[in-house]
Amino acid sequence: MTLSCFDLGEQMLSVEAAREALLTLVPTPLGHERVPLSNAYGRYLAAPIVADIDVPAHTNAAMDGIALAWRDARQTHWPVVGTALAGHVFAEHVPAGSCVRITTGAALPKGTDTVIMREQLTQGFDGASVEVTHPERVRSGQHVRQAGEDMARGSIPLAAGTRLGAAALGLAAALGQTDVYVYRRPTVALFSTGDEVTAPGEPLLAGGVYDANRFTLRGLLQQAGAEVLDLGILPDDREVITQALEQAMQSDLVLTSGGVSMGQADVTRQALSDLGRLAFWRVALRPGRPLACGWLGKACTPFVGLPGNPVAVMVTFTQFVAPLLARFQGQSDTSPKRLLAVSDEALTSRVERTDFLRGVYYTGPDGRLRVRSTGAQGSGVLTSMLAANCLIEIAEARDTVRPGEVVDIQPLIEGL
Ligand SMILES: Nc1nc2c(c(=O)[nH]1)N[C@H]1C(S)=C(S)[C@@H](COP(=O)(O)OP(=O)(O)OC[C@H]3O[C@@H](n4cnc5c(N)ncnc54)[C@H](O)[C@@H]3O)O[C@H]1N2
Ligand code: MOO
Repeated sequence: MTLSCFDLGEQMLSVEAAREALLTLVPTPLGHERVPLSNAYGRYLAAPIVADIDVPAHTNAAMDGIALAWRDARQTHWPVVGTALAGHVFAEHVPAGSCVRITTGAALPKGTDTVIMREQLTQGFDGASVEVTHPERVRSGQHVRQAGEDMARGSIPLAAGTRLGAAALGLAAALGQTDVYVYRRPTVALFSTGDEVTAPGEPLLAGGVYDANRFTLRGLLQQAGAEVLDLGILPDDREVITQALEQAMQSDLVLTSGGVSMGQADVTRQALSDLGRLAFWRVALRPGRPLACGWLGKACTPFVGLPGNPVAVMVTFTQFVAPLLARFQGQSDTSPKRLLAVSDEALTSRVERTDFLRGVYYTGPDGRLRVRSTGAQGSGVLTSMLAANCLIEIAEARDTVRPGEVVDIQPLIEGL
């Protein structure tokens, strides 16, 4: 049985338990909508796409040359009875032992079954017959693309839930689709909290810090297919926060950073509790131990409060928020994708805590994946995220990784 947010009290949670409990905040995917294929990049299919034609639609030539009606493997001279061009069907039947000139993509005329490239013909291509240089090398049926060999009519090349990347868009277009059913994009209300947090462009307050988190989160949210409602920076003021939350909870998810650790959270905590139900957790991970979760308003809008430290924000987003956004968009497998890599160096952690170090993975001289850390790992050191192409995940059961030992990595999306 999966526990909900509120069954977990003050205990220290494992990353996996926290991830599972958070997913209960999104019991079903969002509704779906029909969008033009030209606007569908990055969206998730809400219904499968069934092939109602064969692709290719016609058996056709894969090379420019001749298409012949195969008779005898030893035949060297082939009479030419016409020309088949792409987009122009050659309607006549080609008698056995003769051929037509053909271009790549042209439908194979009736009677023909084999294509020979123009480069392998010795005599004038435009004459009444052609000569094949090496007839013994010709295989019956070569250089022919069969109707339906890519997608057969009636098959389901794109299942519901597929992300429409470049290949999937091309595939839907190849089937003649103009519109697709996709899950609605989740709208996410976002704000930073803290009296010290200053908007870029404003003079930096004494003891202040510029608001990095709203910008890392905007990027991460866009990457995950969400639409962002940016509510700016909220001071530690119960009334202001309550007002903002009333607006925020019209969204599909409310996401904040800061103000969730001991003693920090009082104002936010009260405002949140006024409007919904919240749990404050300690999760056994570094960075990102404190986390708030729950729901707001009559619609039970999910709420996730990430810790304030900029690296903790990014790490906890990838572990806990990205799965929610994937679930909203119809994904059933929302767990982070992992690879194994050999560590170049000694890495330390603590038993009963999952550490996420920022790492760089690459292919070593022996062809195996290797990984090294990006250096200083403080949870405020945002440059460590910039340098990284993966998170190194040191599982709860381990306290060290020795040089040469294998460790889990979670590749980060390029440009994160
Ligand atoms: N007694 C305890 N103290 C702390 C604990 C704890 O368990 N017990 N946890 C520590 C950990 S771990 C973290 S992470 C932080 C999280 O605290 P909060 O979520 O309350 O975050 P803040 O205190 O508001 O901020 C932490 C840190 O991050 C800076 N910050 C905040 N917002 C932004 C922003 N938008 N852009 C850039 N930087 C931001 C803030 O100035 C602080 O330096 O608590 C520890 N303490
Ligand atoms: O989340 Mo905190 O960043 O572990 O220091």
